[in-house]
Amino acid sequence: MNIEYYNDRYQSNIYKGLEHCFLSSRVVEKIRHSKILLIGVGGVGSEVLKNLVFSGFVNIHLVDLDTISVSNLNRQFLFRSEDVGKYKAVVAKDRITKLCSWSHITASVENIRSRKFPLEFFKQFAAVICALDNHKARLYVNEVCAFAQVPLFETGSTGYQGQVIPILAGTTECYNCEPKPPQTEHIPVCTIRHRPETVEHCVVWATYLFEVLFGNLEDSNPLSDEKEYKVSRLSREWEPNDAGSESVTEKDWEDMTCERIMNKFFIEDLQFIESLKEDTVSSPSRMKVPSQEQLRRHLWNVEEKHSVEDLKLEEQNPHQLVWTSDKAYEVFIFCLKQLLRRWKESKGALIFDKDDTISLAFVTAASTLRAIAFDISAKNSFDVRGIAGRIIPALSTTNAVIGGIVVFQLLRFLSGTHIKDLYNARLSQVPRSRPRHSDEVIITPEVIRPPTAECVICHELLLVTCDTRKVTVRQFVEEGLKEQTKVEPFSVATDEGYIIYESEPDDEVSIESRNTDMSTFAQLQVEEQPISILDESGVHYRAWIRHQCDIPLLIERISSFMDDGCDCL
Ligand SMILES: Nc1ncnc2c1ncn2[C@@H]1O[C@H](COP(=O)(O)OP(=O)(O)OP(=O)(O)O)[C@@H](O)[C@H]1O
Ligand SMILES: [Zn+2]
Repeated sequence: MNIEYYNDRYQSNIYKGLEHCFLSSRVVEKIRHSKILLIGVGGVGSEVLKNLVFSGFVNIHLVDLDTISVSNLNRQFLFRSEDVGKYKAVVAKDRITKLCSWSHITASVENIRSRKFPLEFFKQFAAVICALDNHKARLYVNEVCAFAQVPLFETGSTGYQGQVIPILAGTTECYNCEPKPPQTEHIPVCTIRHRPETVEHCVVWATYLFEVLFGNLEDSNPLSDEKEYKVSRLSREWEPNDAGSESVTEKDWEDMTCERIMNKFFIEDLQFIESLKEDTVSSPSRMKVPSQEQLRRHLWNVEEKHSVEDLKLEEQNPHQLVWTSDKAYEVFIFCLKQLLRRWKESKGALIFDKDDTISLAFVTAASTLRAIAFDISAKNSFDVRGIAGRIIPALSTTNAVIGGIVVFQLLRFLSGTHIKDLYNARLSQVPRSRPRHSDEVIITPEVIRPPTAECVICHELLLVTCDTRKVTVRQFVEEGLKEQTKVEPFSVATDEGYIIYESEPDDEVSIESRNTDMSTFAQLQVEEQPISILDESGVHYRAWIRHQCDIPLLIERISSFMDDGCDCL
């Protein structure tokens, strides 16, 4: 049986399966012909893509700007080690197309906020699924979907928590309706093993190093293939052998172990990452790999410290100094030896406790050395303690559940369920007070709330269509806003924070305003993007500037739309 034949059979079986699930042939056709935009092909996005294709969706457009890193491999199942450094969207497309030749997948390696995606681009989709990892891009997608009047399924996961939120701005609550907690609350595990970009990545790496050496290894630890460096294994060389004679002295074993661990994690691993430079498309950061001699000097030249007081660590406070490389080596070596002894005494796994001085100093020193190697500004132990308290691992189970729920919700939507009758799905861990069974997460369906009155996106949007090469900001204000919408603007600003119009310019910005309000939108590079308008009475509006050649300026008000449910096909 050739692969084409098998694929055709498989695809028709999917549609038969859908009909068995009581979907009418009209809905099945709708699924077959709907175009879906999937933004983000990471942990959640990979799951969503697979579910879309195996649920009968054929036309899928992927947008992701990033490349695959080693730390993605444990849960982003579409990617393999030979894909490291390649673009996620491209590899995901190739792999799925190979598996399901009937699918028509388009891959864009772009920032979703790029001008390459005008409003018309979004309008072609029956739905948008957002599987992003940051607030800024999510807010943008929420807004552009509101302007394009396309239903959005917003997804996310952090550890055991996750969410799927169906959104139709103006009809349901949107992503902008509720103020979000600052993004720094939790740090997802990413880019840990391969190439850290922030000091948070270095701190997470250092806590994993602690776990790999002294703890109970979990599969989610990106360093889990370094088992041979576990102290429980290394200690066998020191323990008396069967014949009853000791192979090495305790002190020799400690020194040897320290050297071996430092060689591995501060030289060999860094050399390996450095050797990958040519393969990676993202610009490599400048790396500083210590030499063997430097490490040896640190190992043998440090004065033997007997207690943690000898290290003269400062009291925990926000103004502590960041350790120099010499100090970090000194603390690292001392703490490593202390932890080796602790492990030997307890003969069991150690658990990282950010409130334990030695453990925290170990993680601070390791993260400082990692940060220095990657040319990242390190943090003092006060800050490291704060960061270590916020680490939450990414769990593939959560991603899989979220990926399942969102496609299920999409199928319900396309089969005629009004978006208001879908639900917000929230995933959370079973509270400790409840007996634990095999299911560790609970899914709570929540009623979809109406938009909040204060939300600028749900309130009213202004869709501005004009020839952006000809229309000046002043014309937009006088002939568009004032004449067509009766909005009396006090100021108009871009999302980059530039004021391009002021009704009563004060001295400082008057020159800027005078220049900009006589400029065309094209000259100001304000095209296919939202701008902010504040009117005289303090009401805020969002407007989208859309270019069309040689047409008169037109402003449409968009408010609560598609109230009659989706029957877009
Ligand atoms: N503005 C953007 N435009 C396009 N893609 C984006 C944008 N911002 C983030 N992404 C993509 O969204 C995806 C989010 O996936 P995910 O949360 O799994 O992140 P990750 O970095 O792959 O893994 P981790 O869970 O380790 O953070 C990433 O692949 C990222 O490249
Ligand atoms: Zn809203």
